[in-house]
Amino acid sequence: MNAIRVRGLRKAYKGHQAVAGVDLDVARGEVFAVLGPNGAGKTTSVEILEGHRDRDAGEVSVLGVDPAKGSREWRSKLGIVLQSATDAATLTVREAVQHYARYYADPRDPDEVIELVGLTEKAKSRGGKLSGGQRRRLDVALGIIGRPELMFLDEPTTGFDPEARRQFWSLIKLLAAEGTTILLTTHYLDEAEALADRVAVLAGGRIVAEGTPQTLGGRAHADATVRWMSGRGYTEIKTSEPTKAIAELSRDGELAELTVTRPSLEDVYLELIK
Ligand SMILES: Nc1ncnc2c1ncn2[C@@H]1O[C@H](COP(=O)(O)OP(=O)(O)OP(=O)(O)O)[C@@H](O)[C@H]1O
Repeated sequence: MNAIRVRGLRKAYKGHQAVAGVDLDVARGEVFAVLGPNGAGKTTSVEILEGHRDRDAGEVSVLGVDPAKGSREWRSKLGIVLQSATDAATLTVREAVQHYARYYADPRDPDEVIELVGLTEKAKSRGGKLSGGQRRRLDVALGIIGRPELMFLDEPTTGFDPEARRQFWSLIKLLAAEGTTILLTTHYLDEAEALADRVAVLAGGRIVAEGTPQTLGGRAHADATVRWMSGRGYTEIKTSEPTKAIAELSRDGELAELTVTRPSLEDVYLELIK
């Protein structure tokens, strides 16, 4: 059974069709990233899967349960990191994590979780005194404390500095290696590329492309660009057979500053949402 199965999901707000017929399958243990421009319908879709928002139409199954009818036991199997930061201003980091741990039957060790998200030095600070990125880390800590089977991460690294993002990626890889299914929305294509087994691009409430980060939008088969320095400047050719091209070009000797590139995930993404 898939962790998530969605068919024909629709949701409108006062006549505006925010989600316009989405089908989605996420296997157990998979890391799945949903990409898409602002207003594409990502948060709306994820909130429906979390049971936080009702839907107009469609079939939805999350860990075998319709989220609209999710029990407390079902909810305890989910780890949720919402887009808006936690409002735990008066509790210290440790108090907040300990407090959330009590909701679960088999929580992780609070201090271990604080360490995992890199907040050990701030464990005694109150939520209200944390920086934006630190508060986000606290959100992540609260999302993983209950040892979830399935995690929803809505733009989890917004506001993180580059080092914190890399630390967060390591944490997600660790959770994935433990078998946690992860559904993540992100605007960072490098994040999707680093973490996701598969990605879907949502635009105007519809999935316009789906695949692995390596193959999305025909990326793996796109022409390669071969570039090298020749005399006065760079020469560039586009070819479907870069190996052959380089073999021919290099007959007369070394090609200076040679590179072979294919479209980046960002190139493909920007083309898909046009
Ligand atoms: N509570 C609401 N009431 C009315 N319209 C809403 C509501 N929430 C979202 N919308 C609209 O639905 C559409 C989809 O919004 P949604 O938040 O799902 O997009 P998103 O892909 O998550 O965007 P972002 O990348 O900016 O977070 C947008 O046009 C938005 O204005």
